[in-house]
Amino acid sequence: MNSAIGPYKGGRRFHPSVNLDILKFLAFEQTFKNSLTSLPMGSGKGGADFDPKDKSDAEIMRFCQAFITELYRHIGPNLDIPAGDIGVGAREVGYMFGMYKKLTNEFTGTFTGKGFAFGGSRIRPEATGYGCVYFVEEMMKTRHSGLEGKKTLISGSGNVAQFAARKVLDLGGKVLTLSDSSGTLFFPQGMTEEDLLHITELKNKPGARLSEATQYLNAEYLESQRPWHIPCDIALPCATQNELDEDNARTLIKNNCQVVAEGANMPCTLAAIDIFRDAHILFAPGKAANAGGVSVSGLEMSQNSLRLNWTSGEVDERLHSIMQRIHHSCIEYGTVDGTTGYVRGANIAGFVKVADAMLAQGVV
Ligand SMILES: NC(=O)C1=CN([C@@H]2O[C@H](COP(=O)(O)OP(=O)(O)OC[C@H]3O[C@@H](n4cnc5c(N)ncnc54)[C@H](OP(=O)(O)O)[C@@H]3O)[C@@H](O)[C@H]2O)C=CC1
Ligand SMILES: O=C(O)CCC(=O)C(=O)O
Repeated sequence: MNSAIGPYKGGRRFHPSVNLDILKFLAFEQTFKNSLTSLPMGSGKGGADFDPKDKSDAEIMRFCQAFITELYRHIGPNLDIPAGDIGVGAREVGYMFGMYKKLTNEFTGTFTGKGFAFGGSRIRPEATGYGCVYFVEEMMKTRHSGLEGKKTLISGSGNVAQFAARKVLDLGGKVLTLSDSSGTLFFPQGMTEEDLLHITELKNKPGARLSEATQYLNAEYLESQRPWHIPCDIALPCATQNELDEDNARTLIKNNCQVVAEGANMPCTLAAIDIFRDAHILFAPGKAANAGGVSVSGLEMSQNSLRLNWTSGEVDERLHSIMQRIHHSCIEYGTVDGTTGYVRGANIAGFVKVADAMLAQGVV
């Protein structure tokens, strides 16, 4: 499938001849913790030092409108495409899209992550979390295993974490934790469907804390702690950058964790990644494991261009096969002497695809 977008971050512009279903070529990570960030497709992350946590809906709307009043000149359906990220979901994208439409008098696919009523794609909210777990499923297959009964630690409780948890439960795994910037909720017996519903309802209220959930959930709240000391089979850091360091990596290995996949962008420090590599843990970097989000954003643009809406089933099927193909590329490029390094595979596959397209187009 040819997409109308460049699939890498850290480049500059729209690149029509590069396929969507490749690995994200992640050159850098968002730099503003606790800020509004958004990622233009085929480009870099942008952000603002505006903390939405203590702001009213009207203040957030006015901020988004002011932001777009300046940014609108530099974005467009064939230029750079902003999307959601930390602190930016359908609400913020809706406000930015509305202002963009007012200023340009155009209804185009300039933003992704839009509401379903005005051009958003089914499964875009789910895509990053689901995609990450589809990737993990493929990793487990290389060890002749699956997610059934596997104890899984998930950090974060936002968009990526919630849908990663949903998919792990669907595939029969046990979700032991979710977390936020104040602490971790630990479900010793594994979270139930009902627990997840309660948490989703709670965390989707602006400013809510996971600590508020302990009264009605069968969980322990671990104040100011991250999840990584809890014994598990699979670890999915899905919150923010640098949330899993070398000590956490050593603890995971000591506790026999087999698979680590980054749902967030760059959540594991470089030192932690080296430790996973030396211990032959299956470790998937975000540029591969969390590429489901940007991929379905690409599918959203395709639907906008076609003036079509695909069903949830159709988008999910495409997402699933994109994640399988990304996994396949990692194996193809990352296997040396029978051992697969997903970091190596993801880097080489992403680089080769972008380099080939650039070379084919000549030095201009
Ligand atoms: N949304 C998407 O489609 C994609 C997201 N990503 C990446 O995934 C990660 C999560 O994004 P997303 O779920 O969309 O964001 P959300 O804003 O929906 O959720 C972020 C979560 O991370 C927690 N968090 C934030 N800062 C910290 C911290 N310092 N320590 C511990 N937890 C923290 C938040 O807790 P609290 O409520 O306390 O703030 C919240 O639970 C980011 O790295 C993002 O770049 C990658 C690909 C696509
Ligand atoms: O939907 C998108 O284009 C961006 C997703 C995202 O935040 C990311 O890939 O880091």
